[in-house]
This record gives sequence, structure tokens and C-alpha cells, in this order.
Amino acid sequence: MAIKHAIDLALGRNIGAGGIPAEAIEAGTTLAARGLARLREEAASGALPLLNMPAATGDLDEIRTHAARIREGASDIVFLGTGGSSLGAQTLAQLKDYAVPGVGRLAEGPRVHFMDNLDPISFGRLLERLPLETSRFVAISKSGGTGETLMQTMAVLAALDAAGLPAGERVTGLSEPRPAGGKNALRDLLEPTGAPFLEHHTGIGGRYSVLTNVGLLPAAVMGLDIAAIRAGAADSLQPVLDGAAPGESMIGEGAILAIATALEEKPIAVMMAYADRLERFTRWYVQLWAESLGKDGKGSTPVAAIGPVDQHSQLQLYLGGPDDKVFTVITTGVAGLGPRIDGALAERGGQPGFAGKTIGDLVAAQGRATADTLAKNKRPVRTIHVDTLDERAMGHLLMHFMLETILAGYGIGVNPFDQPAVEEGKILAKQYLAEG
Ligand SMILES: O=P(O)(O)OC[C@H]1O[C@](O)(CO)[C@@H](O)[C@@H]1O
Repeated sequence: MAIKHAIDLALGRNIGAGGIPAEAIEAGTTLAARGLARLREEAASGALPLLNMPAATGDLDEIRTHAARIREGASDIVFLGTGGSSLGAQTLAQLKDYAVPGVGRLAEGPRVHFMDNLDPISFGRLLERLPLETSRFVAISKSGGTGETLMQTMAVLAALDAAGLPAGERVTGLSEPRPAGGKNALRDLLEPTGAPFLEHHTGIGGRYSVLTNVGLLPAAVMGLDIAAIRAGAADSLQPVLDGAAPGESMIGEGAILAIATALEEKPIAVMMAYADRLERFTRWYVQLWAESLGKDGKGSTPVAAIGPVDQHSQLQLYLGGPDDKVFTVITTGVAGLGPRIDGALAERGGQPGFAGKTIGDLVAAQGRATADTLAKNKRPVRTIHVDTLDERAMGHLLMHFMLETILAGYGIGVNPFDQPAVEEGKILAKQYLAEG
């Protein structure tokens, strides 16, 4: 098994007072079994298209063809889109060092930019400094109506026009088809330029879209094996399709813990990953969990952390602060990796224990120590160990957390697929903009 999942250190019977009590686990198991059965039915009926994505292969060649077209002659590839139209792709891109401290700037191939946060200084400077002639832009929005993405796209079109460069050769769109009799602003903007368009799946929402062309087009642009990402997702889903009991699979165990923790009313869910290449994954998880479950006065607040660096900022609170959190600590198979420390230098630096050890040895020890220390301090912790962080493992993790989130929603009785509250602020912002 390339991924090991354990909830032992979250259980009251193993860690004492702060752990999740047996009664909550029992109730969680019953609700998880119900949710798993519902998912199995939804997979069979096609009612939840996300569940059919792992096995889908028919669209992969089209995605690869568009990716090759976008890469051709490009010095820079700019992805426009926000929230679920960006975070999954960024997560996958980190496998190729995107936004990884130090090496991200040194990565080979076209430079890739995900402009998910709207900031006038950043976007202005980007357009000033990009070599527009050799830059390509991909505008992604399920609805086609998100203000941030539309404004960025308009700014790009104006910049290309001012430079005398045909937009249709440099810009690609990805959005839902125009609804019958309805509007899609992104299509209205781009179609007159002749820009090619990919179709956003109409039955899969943005934060669940990483396995569709929304995540896989940028992944293919970066040279990742997109079939392996889907195969990893299938690894996660298979026990659901097989009808495995909740306690017999990673997804079943995850669902039990998520539901039991909600019943215990732990208001904060911390995801701490010991890998630079999982930093965007923790941000993707935050959106998924928060937008899916935070409704009807329910839900828990997701917190993203990476290790070891956040040991030096958040760990004190986690160990000594309020007992209101459940932790997920993710480690990877880094033992033995990275520079090996010279014995004489270790002596000279007063760290004889470092001699002959690698940086990976220290990171592996730290991840393990953090999980064990949390448990010793009676803080419930679930551990996930990924041997090799590659496309298949990432597909597995992504599908796991999408399924776990859906099962948590089913278990606590909220609809994990909508986000009604977000609309209010969007409408008000447009009103303020119009008022000037
Ligand atoms: O893909 P779209 O329609 O541009 O939406 C972007 C994001 O905005 C939201 O609709 C609300 O914040 C998210 O759910 C979504 O991922």
C-alpha cells in the first residue's frame, strides 16, 4: 500500500481524555456506512458525476492536445481563475516544483503563473513584464461570471490588443456551455477573438473539479502524467464501489473520523503536511472543507499548515492551547533523501547526531515526532503516510479528501455541493463597484 492511513492516535481509548470517544466513533461508523452506500448508488446511477471521473479516459487525448498547443513556443503560461478554478491545478503543479521555495524559480520549461488572487499591483506588473509575444493565457471559470477572472481576462485582452497581438492565438477559455437563453460572460468576451474553448463539466462544481480538464489541462501543460492522476483517484474510490465496510478502507476510516469529530464538536480541523509539494494541497483542502461544510451553523474551520516550518509558528498553540482541534499529519517517504551531513561538520556545529544523516531523515523524524507529541498531549491526530509523492499518490489524496468531505456533509446533514452564502458578498461588491 503506497499510502498508509491511521486513526489510532485520534481515539480516546488510545490517547485519553481529548481523544474521540468510542460512542462518537460508533455513531460515526453508522453514518459513514450510510454515506458509503449512498455514494455507491450515486456511482451506479451517474447521479454524482465526480464518481465517474476516475475511470474516464475518453477526454485525456483532447486535454493533452490542448496542452501541447498551449506550450508550443511559450515562454510563459498564465492561468486565470480563482478558488476551485485554480487551487486543484496549483496542487498538481507543485509536483513539478510550481511555487516551491527556491526551486520553483529554477524550474525548467515555460514559466507558469497562477493568478488566483486579484491584486492590482501584481497583475499590473505581470502584464508590464511578461513577454506578451510568447505568453499564453488560459482563463478558467465554471460559471463564466466570476468578477476577478473576468477583469483579469479583460486586462489581458486590452494588453494584447495594445501590443498588436491577436488574442485568439494566445488565449484559451475553459467554461460551462452557455445555458439555454442565458449568458456566459467569459464566452462573450473570448469567442469573438476566436480563442479555443474547453467545456467545463456541468455536473461537477469548481472545488470538486481537479480530476476534470480544470485540473488536468494545467497538469498536462506541466508535463504530468494525467492518466496516473485518475488512476490514483480510482485507488481511493474502489473500496466504495466494492462495498467495503467503513472500518476496512482509508476512505471509510476517514469518514468515520470526520463525522465522529463533527459530533464531538471539535471546531477546528488542522491539516499539517510535511512536504513543500503539499503546501498548495493544504490550501486546496481548506477551500474544499470550508465551502462544502460551513453552512446551516455547522462545519469546522480548516487550517493549513506545513512542516517542519509551522512547528516554529503554530505548534505551541496546537500542544498548549485550547483542546478544540483534530489534526491530520501527512508525511512522505523522505527518509534517506537530500544532502547527507558530513560527520566533521556535524561535530563542529555541535550536532553529532546529524553525522551521516540526510535532511530527509530529520524531516521524517520531525513529522513522526509531531504526531506522537500531539497524541501524548491528548490531542487527536490522524496520520497519513505517502511513500512516494507522485501523480498516482496525489490523485489518491485528492479523491480521498473529496469523498471524505462529501461523506462528512452527508453525515452531518448539510449539502456539500453548494455555497449559497458566498453570493451575498459578490453581489454587494459589484454594487459598490458600480456606485464608484
Ligand atoms: O469557477 P468560477 O465559476 O469562476 O468560480 C470560482 C469560485 O468561486 C466560488 O463560486 C465562490 O467563491 C467557488 O465555489 C468557485 O470555486
